[in-house]
Amino acid sequence: MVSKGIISVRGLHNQFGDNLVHEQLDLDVAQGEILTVVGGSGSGKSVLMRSILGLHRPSAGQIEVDGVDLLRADSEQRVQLERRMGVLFQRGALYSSLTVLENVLLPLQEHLSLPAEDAEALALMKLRLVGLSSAVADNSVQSLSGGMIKRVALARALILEPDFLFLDEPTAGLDPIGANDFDELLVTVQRALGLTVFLVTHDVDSIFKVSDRVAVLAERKVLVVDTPERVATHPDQWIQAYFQGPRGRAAQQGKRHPVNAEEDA
Ligand SMILES: Nc1ncnc2c1ncn2[C@@H]1O[C@H](COP(=O)(O)OP(=O)(O)OP(=O)(O)O)[C@@H](O)[C@H]1O
Repeated sequence: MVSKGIISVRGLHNQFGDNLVHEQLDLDVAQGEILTVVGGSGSGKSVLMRSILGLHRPSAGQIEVDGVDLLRADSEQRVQLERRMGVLFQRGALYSSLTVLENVLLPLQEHLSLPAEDAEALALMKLRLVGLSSAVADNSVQSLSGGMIKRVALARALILEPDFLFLDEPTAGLDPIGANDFDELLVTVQRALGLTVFLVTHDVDSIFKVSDRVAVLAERKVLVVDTPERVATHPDQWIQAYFQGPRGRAAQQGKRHPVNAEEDA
């Protein structure tokens, strides 16, 4: 049971016209955990992530990130926080006109004024961290496979050495092997860097492979948040269809939650 997390959301309210997306939503993300967020299409996963990132201003509520009240922070505090948050948007969101290296360098150029040589060395280091050789640095993004694009996007999200990593459906569009490789990479990187990870996904395999806890969004709030194994037994109809359907059952058989796997060994 998590008390107040390093990310703490209280009474979040998000409404677009008549569309009430979040109502009195509470959520805590513990330092150093991988929290996955699931829910039906339109349940508000992306809006929640964008609210925490400060990209969407909620209608009401309170969001604290490492003690900073996001909705009342001044611009300097926001910039400081922004630098501590790496983001991997859906489909990687890389610039196709730029090379791999130029894409990874972008946040550095935006936030720091490092000498070009140091910046490049740092970017190459991040590419190696995500399993890409420096040989791809000058390649155009268009020449990359889907899996490589996700890795480049991850390297870019890590370039400012963030404490928090936010990912929106990172395995969407990957084949099962590519998705599995990405999940393994995510866990390795998260452990190596001690990141706090907020991951939005539809991928039930990913949930069992990477999550410390899963939050299910339904009825405009967090219906349940717990380990994947416990959430899978929740009686809610959507949860049962999702976790106990054929894909959910297969994922549970194929799983071994990485942390538990070590502890159980
Ligand atoms: N900028 C916006 N203006 C108006 N409505 C919006 C806006 N952003 C999101 N919404 C609405 O908010 C609801 C939640 O959207 P959101 O993208 O968070 O859902 P989601 O759970 O991420 O869905 P999916 O799984 O399909 O990606 C949807 O009904 C969407 O149409």
